[in-house]
Amino acid sequence: MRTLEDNGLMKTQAFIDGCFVGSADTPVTDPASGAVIAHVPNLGADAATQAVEAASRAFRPWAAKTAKERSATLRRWFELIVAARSDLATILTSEQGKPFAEALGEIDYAASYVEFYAEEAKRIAGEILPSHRPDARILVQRQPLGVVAAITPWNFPAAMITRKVAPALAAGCTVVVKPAPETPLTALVLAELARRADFPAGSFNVVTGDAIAIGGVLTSHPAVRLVGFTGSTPTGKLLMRQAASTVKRVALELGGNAPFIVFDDADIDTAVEGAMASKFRNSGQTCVCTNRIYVQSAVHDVFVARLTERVKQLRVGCGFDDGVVQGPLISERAVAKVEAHIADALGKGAEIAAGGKRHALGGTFFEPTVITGAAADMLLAQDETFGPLAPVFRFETEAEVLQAANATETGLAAYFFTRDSARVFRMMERLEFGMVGVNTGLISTELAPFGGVKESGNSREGSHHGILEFTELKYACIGGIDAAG
Ligand SMILES: NC(=O)c1ccc[n+]([C@@H]2O[C@H](COP(=O)([O-])OP(=O)(O)OC[C@H]3O[C@@H](n4cnc5c(N)ncnc54)[C@H](O)[C@@H]3O)[C@@H](O)[C@H]2O)c1
Ligand SMILES: O=C[C@H](O)CS(=O)(=O)O
Repeated sequence: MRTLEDNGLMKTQAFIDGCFVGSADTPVTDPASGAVIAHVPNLGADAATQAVEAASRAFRPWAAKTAKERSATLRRWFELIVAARSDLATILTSEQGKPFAEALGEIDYAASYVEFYAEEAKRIAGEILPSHRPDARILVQRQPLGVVAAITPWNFPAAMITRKVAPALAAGCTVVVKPAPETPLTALVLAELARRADFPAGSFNVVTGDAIAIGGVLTSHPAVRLVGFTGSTPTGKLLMRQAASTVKRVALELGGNAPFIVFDDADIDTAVEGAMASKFRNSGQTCVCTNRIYVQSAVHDVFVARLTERVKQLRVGCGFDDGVVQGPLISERAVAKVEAHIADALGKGAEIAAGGKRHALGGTFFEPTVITGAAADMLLAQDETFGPLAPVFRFETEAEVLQAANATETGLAAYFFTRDSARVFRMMERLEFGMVGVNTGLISTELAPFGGVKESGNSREGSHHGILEFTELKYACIGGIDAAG
């Protein structure tokens, strides 16, 4: 790994009850080279239980602090993350593979949630409602849930943690994080920076190791009141079932299959740039990546020509190399899925316009790919590719494309490009997705409620909505008020 400015940030032990513990015995590899860059502990149920119990002990004192005290601690964490931006991005690119510039952008994005919720901590309000009796008053208070479990994916190893942990801590909850086995180092840096920010021991814990054993504890321990999960839909369904035994709240951010629709009145260059941003960010490994590109017939050929020209300019390589904008895929399994989607599409009549095969660099590098002649019966239409594959479908009418766009079990993000203001509202309201990008391919911000519908999940992260997930309403009926005075 490249040298760090602060070597103290490279942590290779789990973080439980304010201490780094465990013997580092499980390799962490650089997806660009396959080289082992570090080892972390392969912990299981016992460690997870210790972490939950530490979080449980820390909960009442942490919740008893004033909102301003919690806010100040989060603010220190934000400032420490910003100060460590370059080292955090170096570690992130080393274990996840994304281009360094994208990693810097992710650190900024991750930090923005900590900054935002440091302020939102002070804006969790209650209510006094009109009473049903003259001698009584109705008070409604928002209280923190308690211990929160967070299980997070490898594709955004910093932002997917702070997007859950920051609002949870701001609300007064304490947290146990199980990061993805592919990217534990970034999670451990965030833990070290939380320690430096003086979060109380036990308030923020990171347990690395056996996902099934750790997840089994996090979804069943009675002290855990919410399981926050970001990852694939199948895993989300499994965790939801496991959490049912103790009636835990489950906040799910799951898979996507985003349609990207270009109407014939769209600005084509804007649409092409929107497709590039939405499709190829993180080499196509984001939950809101365009998965299906629908282009209205009259502009289909000009759009395909311009998109193909831009895709062929994308430089593939190691994330630390200057000019590289496409890093490696996370694993051989990820490459195999892209290859399977391409092979299936070609077998059903699609054609390659750009790329289409593993990159000459070898390993898990893949050529950014455009295919035309895509159709609804292809795997790439029905399942999330999660790689640098841009399939183009042709369509004739608005009604036809709306039906095609909505014909999936998932409903996370959708995009469309038009300059017809009436169509903007028709499509925005009729698309069955949690988020819609209109004339833009980039929608993610801490200021907005991020999340999906249908099998893309049931929660929102970001905005004020994102902190309410970690609170519970307490209703108090205050009687005995003598109206006579
Ligand atoms: N909606 C969102 O905000 C969002 C964000 C990022 C990724 N995703 C989705 O995540 C998927 C890619 O991420 P992934 O491949 O890491 O997903 P994944 O479901 O395989 O893994 C996600 C996390 O769950 C853990 N996990 C897996 N099986 C588990 C089990 N049985 N018990 C406990 N934990 C378990 C993993 O170790 C990892 O930490 C894609 O579908 C993508 O769309 C969604
Ligand atoms: O992969 C899922 C992330 O939520 C992507 S984003 O950076 O929030 O758009």
